[in-house]
Amino acid sequence: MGVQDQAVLDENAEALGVPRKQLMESSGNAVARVVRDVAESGSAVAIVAGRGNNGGDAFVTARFLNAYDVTVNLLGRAETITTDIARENWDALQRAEVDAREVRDSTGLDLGDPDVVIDAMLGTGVTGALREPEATAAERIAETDATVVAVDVPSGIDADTGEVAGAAVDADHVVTFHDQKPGLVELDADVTVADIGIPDAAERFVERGDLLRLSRDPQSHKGDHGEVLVIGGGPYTGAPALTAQAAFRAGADLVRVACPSSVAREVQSFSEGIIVRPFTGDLLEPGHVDQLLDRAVENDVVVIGPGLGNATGTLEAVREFLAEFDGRAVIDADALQVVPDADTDATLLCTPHQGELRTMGGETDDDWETRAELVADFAADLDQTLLVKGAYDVISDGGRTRVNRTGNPGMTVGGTGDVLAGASGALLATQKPIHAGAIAAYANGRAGDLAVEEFGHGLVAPDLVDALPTALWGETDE
Ligand SMILES: NC(=O)C1=CN([C@@H]2O[C@H](COP(=O)(O)OP(=O)(O)OC[C@H]3O[C@@H](n4cnc5c(N)ncnc54)[C@H](O)[C@@H]3O)[C@@H](O)[C@H]2O)[C@H](O)CC1
Ligand SMILES: [K+]
Repeated sequence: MGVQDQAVLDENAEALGVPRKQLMESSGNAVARVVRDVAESGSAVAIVAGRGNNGGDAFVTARFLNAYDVTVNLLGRAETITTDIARENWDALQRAEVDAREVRDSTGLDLGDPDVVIDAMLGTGVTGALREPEATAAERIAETDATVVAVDVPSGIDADTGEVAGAAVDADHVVTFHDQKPGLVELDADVTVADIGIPDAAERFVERGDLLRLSRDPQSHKGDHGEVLVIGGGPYTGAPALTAQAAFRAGADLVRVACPSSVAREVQSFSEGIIVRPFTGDLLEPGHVDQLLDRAVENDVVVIGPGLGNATGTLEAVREFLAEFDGRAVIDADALQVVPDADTDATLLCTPHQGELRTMGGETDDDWETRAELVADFAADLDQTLLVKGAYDVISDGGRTRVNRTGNPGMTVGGTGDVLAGASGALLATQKPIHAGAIAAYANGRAGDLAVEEFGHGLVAPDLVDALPTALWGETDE
């Protein structure tokens, strides 16, 4: 599990009532257990702690090692500890009069001749080569004959890649938390994966921690939040307009709608920001496919289906489009029935409700856990990602399966599915399909929950569109 996945999980655990400080307590305890395995009681243990939560874990460890001769070396001043929970654990050591000192500069670090060194300088928060005083402290650790136990990851190693930008601590044992980290796999050390009490539900349910993915990797996206092409409309005009507006509100930079010319004016009138690209006639037909493929490559994501209807020619056009398209697409509404026999290289996020799922040949069940298994199997068969809407939405790519619990019965009003398709389209521009589906379902449901507070069961789909930005980026309840 990567660092970003772990951060999502921690925040989800917090949302489920298991605060990080409790996880830190388990982490510190797990490190102490390994120390007891490698050194008998009475041994000298030197803790070298940084100012982040990696250090905080080791402050906890010190409390679990009453039977040992423990000294704690904090690299830096206590006022500069970066998190409240690490500081609270430092303060607890002070009040307990544990031998815990601040090391103002690296020349002042004297580890003596310990039996065990606990490396708690840096964990998943490391960026680049070790700076001072950590770099010198790593050398001091290497000079001892001690058994080195690293907290979470040996300081200086990138937990995601295993890369070492400068020097790193050479650990004998690593105690990492919850799950193995990719950067530890090749390591020549004994790695213990400790269960720190993160509930399975933090992985299963979509919670506010999932929103952390939206701020991921500022460099890699360079503020590019995607261009979305909605292919929809004909028998219906409101649907593609809602989808397009939702894509905007969910962060897309540009939204274009390709629709029959008969409805272009109406679709345009819903929102000035939408760029309408009409094609001739009043329905999507196979003759339009080449033109749509040309348009599609100008965009990061295509959303196909809202308001298209199910005329034979329209479905044939969708089939022909998918046969040639190899980008990313959200498939909704009538277009969904084409997916099971589609011969396509495209990456699809399909957003059926349970009736549409059955039309696709999928099975469903009243019990959400059974439904989650059925959806996972069907996603694996299709080799695509499914977001199956319901009171509990199920999102699966066949490998990972998530369940979303936001939303309320007021959302049975028409158009909320179109909003979800638009949000999914915007998110698919920057996220893997499984994350795009999970976050879209969560945000759409939360937008519905915000709208119901204001309008009760008089809420309408445009209220969800307006609430989407708050649902995605607003303050969440603590
Ligand atoms: N679920 C879990 O796995 C839990 C893990 N926990 C532990 O928390 C750390 C991560 O804590 P964090 O505060 O985010 O980061 P670090 O302690 O690793 O470091 C942050 C600190 O370090 C500075 N810094 C960054 N790069 C360098 C560098 N190259 N040289 C010097 N200093 C650097 C940065 O400025 C920050 O001040 C995780 O590893 C676990 O040990 C928690 O206990 C909760 C559950
Ligand atoms: K460490």
